[in-house]
Amino acid sequence: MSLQGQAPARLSTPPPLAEGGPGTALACHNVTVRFVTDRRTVTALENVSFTVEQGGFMSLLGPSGCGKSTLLRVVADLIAPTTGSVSVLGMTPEEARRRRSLGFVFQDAALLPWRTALQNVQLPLEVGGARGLPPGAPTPSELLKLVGLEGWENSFPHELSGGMRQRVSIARALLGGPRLLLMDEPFGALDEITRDRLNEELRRIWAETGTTIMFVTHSVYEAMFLGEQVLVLAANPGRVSELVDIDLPRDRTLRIRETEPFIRIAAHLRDCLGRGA
Ligand SMILES: Nc1ncnc2c1ncn2[C@@H]1O[C@H](COP(=O)(O)OP(=O)(O)OP(=O)(O)O)[C@@H](O)[C@H]1O
Repeated sequence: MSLQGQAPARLSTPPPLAEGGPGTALACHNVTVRFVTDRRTVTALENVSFTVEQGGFMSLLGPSGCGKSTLLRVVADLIAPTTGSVSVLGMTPEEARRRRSLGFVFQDAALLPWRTALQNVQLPLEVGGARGLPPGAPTPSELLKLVGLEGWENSFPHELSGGMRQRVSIARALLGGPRLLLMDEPFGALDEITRDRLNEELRRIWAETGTTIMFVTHSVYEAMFLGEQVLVLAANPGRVSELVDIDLPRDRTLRIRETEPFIRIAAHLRDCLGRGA
């Protein structure tokens, strides 16, 4: 993904909010994003529509360049759609961001090296005219405990492994109790064993917090193990190829990957990916 480049062409008046019922965490309606540069115009997304229910877990799967990161950035209010509309918990993405209803985890943990794990988690409380924590929200120490880092509060990023640093960034994204957590390939740079362990822990954190999660990945297995649904995108232009319900038990361990239903759904997702590449 690239954070460089010009802002996409934008409508002068914001489009109306996407439809979404009371139990809807996220609704995208006909979202199109065009990037206009000196050299070319790229249609990163074309007429993308879907909804995610509150408390849901949607994985976003697709070939490189199909617009996965762009879609997450639209939802996070980092870029505006060229046309179409997005509703986050009944709000515009901008309002949802201002109310701290959104958390974002990037591929790189992006921690400040001179701050301890605890101080990194506390950071959002100190920047951007931040208000204090809402009543009842978990404290930074409680969040570090939730991600399995009790006892590491005073360690600096260079003293932590890549997986531990990514746990700190998840704890930081959960500060303030966001209702929608956006994760852009957060485990892509980790070794397989660490990634597996964090996959299991993320399912546990999701179940314990009730946070709605949208998770970008290139991996069919990761998408399926984590998600209750997998939205498969096709490339050129980025568009919805298929929405697949992952009909697997809610309580999952990695052993589920060896079962017949898992293998069958994985084959189907690989077919979808192949068609959309
Ligand atoms: N800021 C930008 N300016 C111009 N073009 C952009 C910009 N950001 C993304 N694009 C283009 O939009 C398309 C989708 O990019 P995006 O990063 O969303 O894809 P992706 O599916 O996340 O890719 P990957 O899996 O490789 O990270 C690509 O063709 C990319 O070149």
